[in-house]
Amino acid sequence: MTDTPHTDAKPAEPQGPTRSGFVALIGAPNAGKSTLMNQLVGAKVSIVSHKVQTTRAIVRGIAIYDRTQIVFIDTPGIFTPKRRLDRAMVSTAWGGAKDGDLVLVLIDAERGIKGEAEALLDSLAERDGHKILVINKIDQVKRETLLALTAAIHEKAKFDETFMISALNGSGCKDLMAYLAKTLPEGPWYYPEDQISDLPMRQLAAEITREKLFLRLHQELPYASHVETESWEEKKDGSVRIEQVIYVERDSQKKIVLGHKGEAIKAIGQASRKEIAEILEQKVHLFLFVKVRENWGNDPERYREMGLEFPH
Ligand SMILES: Nc1nc2c(ncn2[C@@H]2O[C@H](COP(=O)(O)OP(=O)(O)OP(=O)(O)O)[C@@H](O)[C@H]2O)c(=O)[nH]1
Repeated sequence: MTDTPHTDAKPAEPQGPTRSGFVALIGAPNAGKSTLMNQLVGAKVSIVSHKVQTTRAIVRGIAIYDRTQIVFIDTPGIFTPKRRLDRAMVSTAWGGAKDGDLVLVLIDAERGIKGEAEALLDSLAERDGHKILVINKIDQVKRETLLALTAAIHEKAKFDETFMISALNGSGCKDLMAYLAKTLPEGPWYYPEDQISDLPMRQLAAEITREKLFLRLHQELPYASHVETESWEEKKDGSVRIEQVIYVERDSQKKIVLGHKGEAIKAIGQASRKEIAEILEQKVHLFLFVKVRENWGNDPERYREMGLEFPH
């Protein structure tokens, strides 16, 4: 890994009992769940983008603090479901929250609690379990706004603890991490010490390419596109050869992904290759292909691949 944790998370010293458990991150789209997870885990395992609803599958990040292994479940944003895919994301998000030993509810301080965040708080009020309120993006608002917001939230739902943080600059994140570490139950660790994500590398590599695709083409490309890693070959010289397919729904979208004289796909490939190589600490040869697959949004198989339940 090239990134260093900003939270001073340290590998455990062999003393005292170990602790471990799951922490589900839930929040409205764009609340900053991916940014927080990356901040706490200290490595890029989830997609961060200014485009909403980019997190499609549950991604876990694993952090170690003192003697505790904290497994984060990064759930897709909760929002009003419109299409079949949207509905699948919502039920998967609740599923993730159910699995969590702790539920961490992230609220965007700048946006406040109108709309999705309000609906989320209402549905949370009826749910049992240990709930932690985390107000994010405090770098963007004044102290008075923050206090008023906190009071308004507590009127809607009860929380065991409240934190105010900036997932972006790390402020407040260490306190949050320390709290999670001491609150999770005693027990053996779920994963080996050096593992930061249980996402298979193939899927992680596909996520990285998908992020680059969105970053470059967010205005032009509807989010009905999907990346799959088709082959992964370790070479004798220590490099790896990866082939990925970008699936789109229409020919016109294929042209956009390719760009004029293939410029767009070339740039996407270069950016993705660089990042995958940094994570693997290995030379990477990345080959991208674009294919049209009509109506993939209604194909149950695609949902399974993304770790989602197919809604009926
Ligand atoms: N100023 C500021 N921006 C933040 C902070 N945390 C996140 N952001 C920004 O908010 C945007 C959304 O962050 P994400 O982490 O992608 O949000 P998310 O909740 O994972 O979004 P979905 O995947 O759509 O559910 C990005 O542009 C982040 O850089 C923060 O503490 N301060």
